[in-house]
Amino acid sequence: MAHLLFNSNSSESIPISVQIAIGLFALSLLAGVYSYLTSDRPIAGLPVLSVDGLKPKISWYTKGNETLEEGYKKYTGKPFQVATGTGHRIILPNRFANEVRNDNRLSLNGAFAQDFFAHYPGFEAIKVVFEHASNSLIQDTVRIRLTQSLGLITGDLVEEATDAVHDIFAEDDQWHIINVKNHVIELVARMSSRTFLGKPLCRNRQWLDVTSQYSVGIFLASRELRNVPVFARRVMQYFMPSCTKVREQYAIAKGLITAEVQRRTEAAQKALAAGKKPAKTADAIGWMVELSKGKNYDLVAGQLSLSVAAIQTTTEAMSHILVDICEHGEIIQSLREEIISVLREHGWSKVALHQMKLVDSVLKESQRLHRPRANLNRYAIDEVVLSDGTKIPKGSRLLVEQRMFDPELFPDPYTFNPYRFVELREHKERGNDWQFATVNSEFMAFGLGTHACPGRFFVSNEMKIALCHLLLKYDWRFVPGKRPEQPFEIESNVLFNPSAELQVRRRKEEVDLSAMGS
Ligand code: HEM
Repeated sequence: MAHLLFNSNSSESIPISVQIAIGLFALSLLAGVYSYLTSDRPIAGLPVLSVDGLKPKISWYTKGNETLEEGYKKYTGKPFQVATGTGHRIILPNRFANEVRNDNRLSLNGAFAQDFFAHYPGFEAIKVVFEHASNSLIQDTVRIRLTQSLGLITGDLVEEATDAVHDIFAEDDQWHIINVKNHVIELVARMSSRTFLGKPLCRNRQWLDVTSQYSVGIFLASRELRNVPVFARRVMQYFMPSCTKVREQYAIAKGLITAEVQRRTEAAQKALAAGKKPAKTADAIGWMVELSKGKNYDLVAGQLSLSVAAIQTTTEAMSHILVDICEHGEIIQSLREEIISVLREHGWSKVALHQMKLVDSVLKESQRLHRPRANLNRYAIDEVVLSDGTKIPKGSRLLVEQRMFDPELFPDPYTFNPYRFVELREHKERGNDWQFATVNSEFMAFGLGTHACPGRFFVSNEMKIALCHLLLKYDWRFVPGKRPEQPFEIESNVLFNPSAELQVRRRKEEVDLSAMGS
């Protein structure tokens, strides 16, 4: 064909329009062959689910949770598969959760690499997770250093919440409308950045924009890329505005963090020259340097990786909680009473945060209603054969059924019951199973096993501290006559609606939150 197309003598006799048509036909044929060779095909022996007569890929993209529910009903206790933008995925019944939780042939990183395009420029925050020798620099920074420092950083979180809430939610004592997500993401970015980067960067406008926009942007860009045909992705990413944006944000972050590291290095050198010990900073820059043990790694990507793990997830959770609380306004006074009595007795201590049982229950109940119906995103680096003989082929990916709406576990499962987990915690044998940060096969909002979210203890404290400020310092309600816009779903993710608004007004807090001691 190449000979026919490009032979100069014959091309002279073929009209240019025909030559173009032949060229286009040849190109689409090549694309089709490439697409066929690289596209993932269903896993043999498992039914592929879709709803409403939709093509399986569309069914997953537009009605992910409905597709899952349909599968759970139709194939009770049996595996099935769904067609995602990056390939087919096995959905395992919940009874396999404990069997797969610690299986090191099933990798979370591997699953993320495919969904989040770790090898594309701008996606360095994902790439850094794989590149570091042990592959667990980010996980260890959170699991070991951050979690062990929780007692030490509570004071900083309280200080940051105090200043940030004042800056973001202001002092207006008349009811006024706020956009929930915009306000919450700013608060979460401030509090998280205080922990990850310390002052002054946690208040730097450019950094706050980058940390919040990158963490949202990388999800959007990945989602858009998943919908681009495989053969075109590598080229298209250079022209897609969402991918350009993440590349630009990475460049801005690089400038800011490099300058901060330089500032710290110079300060340390100055201290050493003066015969003093360099100041030790308890934040993620220092933790990552320590844990990397002198190995070269991308510090900027490391910080952005923390942003990706922490900012969007926490913002979504906090935003849902505020709407849930307003919908059940009668709970606000009880929450305030618990917060005041606990803080008066224990100050900002570990015990205090543990004793806020109603707050904890509200966080968990809101999470129950707004998390995907399947979790434990894993990639099989080797073939795994489950106890019932089900084969998970090497190179395939899976998710495990969640039981958030199982009426046997959670009676009246579609109703928000703020006391649900307070009551479950009173259960003698299983009391500890129902705290916000606890994971088990019945509640996998933070995952399960080896890869269970290491940030869950931090985020539990962060969200409680934020809620104490927001509830004691502000009254909250729906905009009169208007229910906030409903969450929407993409794949199985339940996303808070960015247009949702609430009304707030400043009130006088009963206790001075910044003077409670820790
Ligand atoms: C409400 C907020 C959050 C939710 C709902 C959430 C949820 C999750 C989930 C579902 C996983 C996967 C677990 C699995 O598959 O077994 C995960 C992993 C992870 N999360 Fe979170 N997370 C949140 C906040 C955070 C925060 C604040 C941080 C950091 C401070 C963080 C750091 C991580 C890391 C590093 C991993 C990867 C763990 C691994 O590879 O072993 N997360 N998170």
